[in-house]
Amino acid sequence: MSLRTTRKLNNGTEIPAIGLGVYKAEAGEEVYQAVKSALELGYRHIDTASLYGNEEGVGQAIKDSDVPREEIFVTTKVWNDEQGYEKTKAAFTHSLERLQMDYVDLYLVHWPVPGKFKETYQALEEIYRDGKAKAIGVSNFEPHHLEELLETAEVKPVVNQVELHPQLQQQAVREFCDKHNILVEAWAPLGKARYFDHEVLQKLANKYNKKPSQIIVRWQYQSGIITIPKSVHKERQRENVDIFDFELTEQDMNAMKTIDANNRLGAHPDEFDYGV
Ligand SMILES: NC(=O)C1=CN([C@@H]2O[C@H](COP(=O)(O)OP(=O)(O)OC[C@H]3O[C@@H](n4cnc5c(N)ncnc54)[C@H](OP(=O)(O)O)[C@@H]3O)[C@@H](O)[C@H]2O)C=CC1
Ligand SMILES: O=C1CO[C@H](CO)[C@@H](O)[C@@H]1O
Repeated sequence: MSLRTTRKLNNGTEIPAIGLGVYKAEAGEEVYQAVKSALELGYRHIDTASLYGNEEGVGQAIKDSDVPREEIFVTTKVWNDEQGYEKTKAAFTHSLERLQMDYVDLYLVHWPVPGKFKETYQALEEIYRDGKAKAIGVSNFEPHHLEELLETAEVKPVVNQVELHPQLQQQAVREFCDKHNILVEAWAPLGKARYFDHEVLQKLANKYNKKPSQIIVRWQYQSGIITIPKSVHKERQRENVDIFDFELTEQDMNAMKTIDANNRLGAHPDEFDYGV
C-alpha cells in the first residue's frame, strides 16, 4: 500500500486512492511548487478545476517533472457558467490548453446546474468517446440528481465527488453510489482543518501516535473513499499521506461514525446559488 495504490473505476481504468487537491493554491508559483513537491513525495493524482484558475501551474509542474505524464492521474472540472453542450466542449478545450495536455484522466461536472447538467454530461460523453478524458464523472450530485442523470446517460459516471469528512459522512450518497458502482470522492476531506481538536480524533491520534489529519485520511482510505487533501506545504503533504503504517480497528471505525454531525462547510447542492 502506497500513494500508488489505486481503486478500479467502473470503466475499468484506475484511480489513485489518494490525491492532492489544489483549490486555493494560487496560480503561478504556489500551485507549481505544491504540485512539484507532491510529485516528489510520490503523489500521482492531482485534482484541479477550471474554477481554481490554476490549471496552467498544475500542467507546467507536471510537464517539468521527471514523472511520465501517463503515471499521473489528473482531474479537472467544468464550472457552472461553462455548462451546456457547446460551452462545455469549448471549456474542456480551454482546460486542456491551460494544462498543456492532450487528455485528462477524469473530467467532472462540477455542480448539477439545474436544467443544464444533463446536456453538459452529454458533452462529457463525447469527450470520453474521443479519448480526451479517460473517464468522466460528476461532483456535488445528490441521489436524485444521479437518478435523473442515469435515466439517459450512455456512459455511467465513474465518481461522484462530494463534500465528505468526519462531520459530514454522507451516508445516503455513499449508499446510492455503492449500489450503482460509482466511487465516492471526498472534497474538503480534512474538514478544511477546522476541527482537528475533536476529542475522538485526538484520542485516535494519541492511540496510534499520529496526527488527526492522518486519522481522517486513513479512515477515508479504509472506507474505500477516494480522498484529495489539499496542502501547499510539503511537510503537510508528507504528513497527510503518511498513513500506511497503521490500521484502524473496527472499534475505531465505529468511533469515527460518532463524529458525524451533518456539519456542511460548503453549500448543499439543492441550495447552491447557481445564478441561473
Ligand atoms: N468538487 C467540489 O465542489 C470541491 C472540490 N474540492 C477539491 O477538494 C480538495 C480538498 O478540499 P479543500 O477544500 O482544499 O479542503 P481540505 O479539507 O483538503 O483542507 C485544506 C485546508 O487544510 C489545510 N491543511 C492541510 N493539511 C494540513 C495539516 N496537516 N495540518 C494543518 N492544516 C492543514 C490547508 O492549508 P495549507 O494549504 O496552507 O497547508 C487548507 O487550508 C480541494 O483542494 C479541491 O481540489 C474542494 C471544494 C469543493
Ligand atoms: O470546488 C470548489 C471549491 O470551493 C468552492 C467554494 O466552496 C466550491 O463552490 C467549488 O465547488
